[in-house]
Amino acid sequence: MPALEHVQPLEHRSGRTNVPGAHGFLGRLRRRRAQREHEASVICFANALRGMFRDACAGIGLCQYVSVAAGITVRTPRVAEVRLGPPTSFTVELMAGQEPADFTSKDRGPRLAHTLGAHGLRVEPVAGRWVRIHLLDADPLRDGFGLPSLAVATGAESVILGRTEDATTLGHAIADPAHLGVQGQNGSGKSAFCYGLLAQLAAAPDVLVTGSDITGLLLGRAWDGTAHRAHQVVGTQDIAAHAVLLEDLVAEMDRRLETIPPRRDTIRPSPATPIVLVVLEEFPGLLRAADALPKPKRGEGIPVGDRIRTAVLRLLSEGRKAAFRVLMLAQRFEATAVGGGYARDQFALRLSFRVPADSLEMLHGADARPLGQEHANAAPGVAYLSGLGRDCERIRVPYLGEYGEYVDRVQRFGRRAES
Ligand SMILES: Nc1ncnc2c1ncn2[C@@H]1O[C@H](COP(=O)(O)OP(=O)(O)OP(=O)(O)O)[C@@H](O)[C@H]1O
Repeated sequence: MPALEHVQPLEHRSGRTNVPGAHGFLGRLRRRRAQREHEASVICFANALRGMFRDACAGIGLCQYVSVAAGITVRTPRVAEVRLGPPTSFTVELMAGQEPADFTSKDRGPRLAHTLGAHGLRVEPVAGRWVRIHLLDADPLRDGFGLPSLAVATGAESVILGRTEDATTLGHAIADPAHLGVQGQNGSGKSAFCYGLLAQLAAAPDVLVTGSDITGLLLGRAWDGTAHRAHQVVGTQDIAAHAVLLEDLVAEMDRRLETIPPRRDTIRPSPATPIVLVVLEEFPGLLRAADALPKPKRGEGIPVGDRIRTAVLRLLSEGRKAAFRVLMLAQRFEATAVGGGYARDQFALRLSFRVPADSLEMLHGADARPLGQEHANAAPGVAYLSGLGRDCERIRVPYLGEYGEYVDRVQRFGRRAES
């Protein structure tokens, strides 16, 4: 007999427990019959599920073909215990050569889930060759989660990036040598994500939040009174000032590279030599504004747009060893819009909020193609992440709240300027 769990305790249909006859002979008889009927229905469900799972595995190629005297027979992974749930789950014995990830791979996972009437699957290793497959009846990223009011004490500590479909919380230490590229359409949640990220970093004595923001919302006023504010340029009044800041950052990077101690190939961040997080909010917009400025006459200087491109490219390609990290935001990471394909290739950590399918592929490669259609309608705060040494995956980023909350947190935690 197949193993069963979660057999429902029985009650009278009316919900009353003190029912006439409930404790007498007839009551006991009724309870036993109801129990048997319930068990029969569970066994029936479990058998139907086994049949569906077997068909689904054969349909998507998670099976082995064995030659027997009567011809070719199909072997599929064995299902043992079925739990009604919700969510319904069952244990499966992997066949030779199979891995747990085979059930959730991009090409097989959705087809297996849909055949079993589920929205998605989660596979949990149990022991030895056994896994438990959970049938999810809704998108596990549907519900948002708030960002706790915390700030890291050093750039070596992980900030919260988001939660995966299997409820793993992903963190990332800004000290890790990776530049971060974030794309998303209007209203997809990329600013809210950055509010959360920067608020978590604002207090660390070995992190300096600097950069350029033509919108003046992510950087600028919110940071007034903090040690970071003097290193931020905002607005569109003086676009050349953005170029000057970025060139100053390159000069600091060069200075650091020249002073790397002997027998070391990277700068060790400290409060005296902090990790410089160069935020480039709406970078394509900055380039467009710079390119629209009157061009200097021949021999009278370099166009502002070119100065910005050159500085950012240098920060991206040489900054990692000098403890410089770039956080670039764009609606779309088209090569021409972000300073060229080489610049785009420098982002080890890439996040895409809701974007058209071709934009997703542009930043994450062909791996992301099967997700393009679905992700083009992603809810705010749901992003596709590549990097951190993991396969590309969907995550939900934490939500810090309204803009006012961001300002309050930066003001509360932000490292103060020395007076
Ligand atoms: N992680 C999240 N969880 C839940 N809701 C979110 C999340 N992020 C954003 N939102 C909602 O989506 C709205 C738009 O987010 P946000 O302003 O960050 O988008 P955006 O991509 O930066 O757009 P824009 O380019 O216009 O600034 C927010 O006001 C908020 O209501």
